[in-house]
Amino acid sequence: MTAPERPHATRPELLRLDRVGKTFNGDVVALRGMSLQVREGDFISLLGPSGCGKSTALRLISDLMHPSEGRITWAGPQETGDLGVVFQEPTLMPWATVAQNVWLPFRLRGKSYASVRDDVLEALKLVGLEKFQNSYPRELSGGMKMRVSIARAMVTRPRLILMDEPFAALDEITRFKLNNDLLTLKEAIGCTVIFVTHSVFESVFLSDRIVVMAARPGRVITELQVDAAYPRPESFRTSAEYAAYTRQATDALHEAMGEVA
Ligand SMILES: Nc1ncnc2c1ncn2[C@@H]1O[C@H](COP(=O)(O)OP(=O)(O)OP(=O)(O)O)[C@@H](O)[C@H]1O
Repeated sequence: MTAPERPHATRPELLRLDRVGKTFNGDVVALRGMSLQVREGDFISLLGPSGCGKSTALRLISDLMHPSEGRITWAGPQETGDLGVVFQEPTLMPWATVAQNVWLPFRLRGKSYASVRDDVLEALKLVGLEKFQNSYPRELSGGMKMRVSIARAMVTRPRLILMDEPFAALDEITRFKLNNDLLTLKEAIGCTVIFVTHSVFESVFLSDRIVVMAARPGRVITELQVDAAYPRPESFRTSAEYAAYTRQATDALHEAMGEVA
């Protein structure tokens, strides 16, 4: 029997954004005044139209760039390997095998393949690709390449995984399958996820919190809570509960875009 889920408001804080903003070239306000408390185990989607600062927020959280204003604070000390990142493109090394690609985060930290082989194979098993460890990226489908990218992001068992529209380029059936598998994976490694998407449907299926954002300037409009219990079966997609949440998120998105639904 699985332990009952802790309501998210009672989970310990992982990190927080306090009035974070980013301005480019002196006048492009990519993000303004974003505050967000991220708690351990959250699955948060950043949902919004193009240009609302979703990717900027992820880049700031991953420390790839620094905020122009405000602060991002981790609740405890951060260790190497605490953060995994998945981009829209799988960005695999074409000359390296699947296993060598997944080994990369360890390799960058000076760890030999032999010393982390079990971790690499375990990560590949979790994404269903253990039989493809010796294949090359060119031999894989788009969905399989994305699975390798996810395995690489989670091989160090990070506390936080940032995902920037990872499934946007995939066909719908593959996307549904990867949505299901991502939730299983998240449970298996017990991490926190911040996931950027344009898709209301994807955000409702995956998240327990949806942060709705608007553009010009990029900012948070509202936050919705999706209280449906995990694990979420495929049947959740066709339930009345799912329809009600997607309606709520669609309305919030229209509001964010200054439109009437
Ligand atoms: N390096 C940069 N230099 C200048 N402007 C930038 C830079 N990065 C982002 N911007 C601008 O900041 C705004 C927010 O961009 P961002 O990529 O964060 O939006 P987004 O919500 O992720 O969009 P999309 O969904 O299209 O990826 C946009 O107007 C963008 O043109």
